[in-house]
Amino acid sequence: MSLKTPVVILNFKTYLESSGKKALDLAKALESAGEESGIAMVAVPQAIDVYRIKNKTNIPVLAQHIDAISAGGHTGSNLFESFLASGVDGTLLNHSECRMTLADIAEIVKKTKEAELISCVCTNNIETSMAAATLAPDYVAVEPPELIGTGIPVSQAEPEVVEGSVSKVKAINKDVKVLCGAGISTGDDMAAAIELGAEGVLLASGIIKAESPKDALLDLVSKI
Ligand SMILES: O=C(CO)COP(=O)(O)O
Repeated sequence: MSLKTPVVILNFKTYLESSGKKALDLAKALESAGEESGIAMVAVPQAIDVYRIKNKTNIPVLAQHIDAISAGGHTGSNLFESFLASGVDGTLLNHSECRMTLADIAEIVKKTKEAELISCVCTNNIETSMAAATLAPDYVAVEPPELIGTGIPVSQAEPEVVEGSVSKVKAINKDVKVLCGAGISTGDDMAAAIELGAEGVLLASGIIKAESPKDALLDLVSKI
């Protein structure tokens, strides 16, 4: 499955502002900002909120993480087949707050391809972006962990990481799209990301903590 680019992927993480009933409110803000702007907007809620959002909105929904396990005795784990049954459209993998081994990433990327779901592998630098690209996910999202949650945008603070990831990933597999994230919140941040060759952004706190997430989303895409 592929999404129109540029894409905005909002990671709900575990903020109270993006959990439970508020997760649905935020997903509706994404839906309405997406409709108004014509830009694809994707929700990445906690596992427990996936089904609720899929039922009440028309936006694509990704899981935050899926475990490389098979069905059976794995208490507390996130099973691929359960997400599939909940109507999920794909998954993030290897977020810096939930790192995975390369072998486990490969296993879930393979399962997403078989089920025609979206895969987005998060990375922390150019080298890991290259490693992720060899697995041919739909997206590689490069996010320097030290900038996450700081409000200092990767596209302005570390443009060479974005540009380098784009050129190296495309050299390995031109079909893999590169996103960037960490500290992104404004229209200028997203415009700078696109200018560097990214095909979208992965972001969280700048939108989730905004007084009006919908207005913040419209501002985010106002300069592209
Ligand atoms: O980790 C991120 C998205 O997955 C980025 O988080 P912030 O947008 O809060 O910096």
